[in-house]
Amino acid sequence: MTIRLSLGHIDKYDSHVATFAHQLGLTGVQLHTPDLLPGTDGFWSLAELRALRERCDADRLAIDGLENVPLAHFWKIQRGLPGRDEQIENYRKTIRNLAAVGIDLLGYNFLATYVWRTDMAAKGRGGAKVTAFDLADVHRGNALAGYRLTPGQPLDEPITADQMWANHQYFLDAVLPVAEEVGVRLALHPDDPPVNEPLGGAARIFTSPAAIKQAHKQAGGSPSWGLNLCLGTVSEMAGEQSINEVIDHMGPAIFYVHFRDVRGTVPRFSECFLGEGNFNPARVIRRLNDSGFDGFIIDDHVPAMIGDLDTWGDTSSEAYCSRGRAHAIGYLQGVLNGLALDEPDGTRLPADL
Ligand SMILES: O=C(O)[C@@H](O)[C@@H](O)[C@H](O)[C@H](O)CO
Repeated sequence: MTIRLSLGHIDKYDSHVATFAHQLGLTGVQLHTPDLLPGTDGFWSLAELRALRERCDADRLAIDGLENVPLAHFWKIQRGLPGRDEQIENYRKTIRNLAAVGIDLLGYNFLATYVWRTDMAAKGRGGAKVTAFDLADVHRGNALAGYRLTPGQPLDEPITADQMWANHQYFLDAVLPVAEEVGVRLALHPDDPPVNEPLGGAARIFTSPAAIKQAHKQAGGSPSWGLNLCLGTVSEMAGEQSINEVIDHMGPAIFYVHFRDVRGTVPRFSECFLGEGNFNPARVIRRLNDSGFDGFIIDDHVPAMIGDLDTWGDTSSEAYCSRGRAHAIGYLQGVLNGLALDEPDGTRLPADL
């Protein structure tokens, strides 16, 4: 079995990013609430999805998946607010439209106050810029405030863990039948950071291997539900130990992987380069392969090295096509090659062959 690498977490897809992908020898991309899909009608329309698909086809890059519809499509669903049924109906339209253009994977997070960090410019190896989190500093607010998926307004009232579990079950019950009907898979991203304290007034629930197993139960064995295994987030739980537990339980129900790591675990950690964090990348890739995983790996957000514009907050394609990202991709290509897991299966040759 081979494991594919995809250029991932792309916010702004353009010819610069496409060229970067080709120069890295990649044949697929994964986009993250892409600006080419504004979704102004409350769902991703057939027209905008078709245009994106045609754009990537013209660049000879497969669309391996999309992650996170715009916040405006999803926030009432996450929070269980009146109006969520209309958002769910629109989410079903998005699913049908994805299938109509041959995109079969949509990642989602169930974070009512999104991802939190307390420092977006911490010092990593050699002074590289990385993000960090320290629970003791959350009183200062979310350092990721202003990012397009971070809610701009505080919650009207707190949301308990029981409410978040119920909201997630309601969402799955409503959308999985449509996903199964049209052959689209939905992949849950675990809660980053995986702390059991509410952040911004909302409880976090997908914070442990046991909680991920519970989410799997909520999906009722649906073939259209799986995990977006964000290794960084699971590493934040208990390092390689929690990663192993999730891989051993979820195996083929892991649809794709965010391959990043951290140093430390909750309540205090900082992001880092691959190979210097909590887990051994080669051991984890070998375990993924042996578990029956046959999805793809993306690089997610990465440290900003000397000369790079930023690590996450700047979503321009210039900031995205960074030294830090090239390092991550090159590192993963080397590990896959060393494990003899990179033999192209011949179905997707690089564009210049
Ligand atoms: O763990 C994280 O924070 C990252 O992987 C997120 O950027 C993630 O990619 C999404 O935004 C959450 O779906």
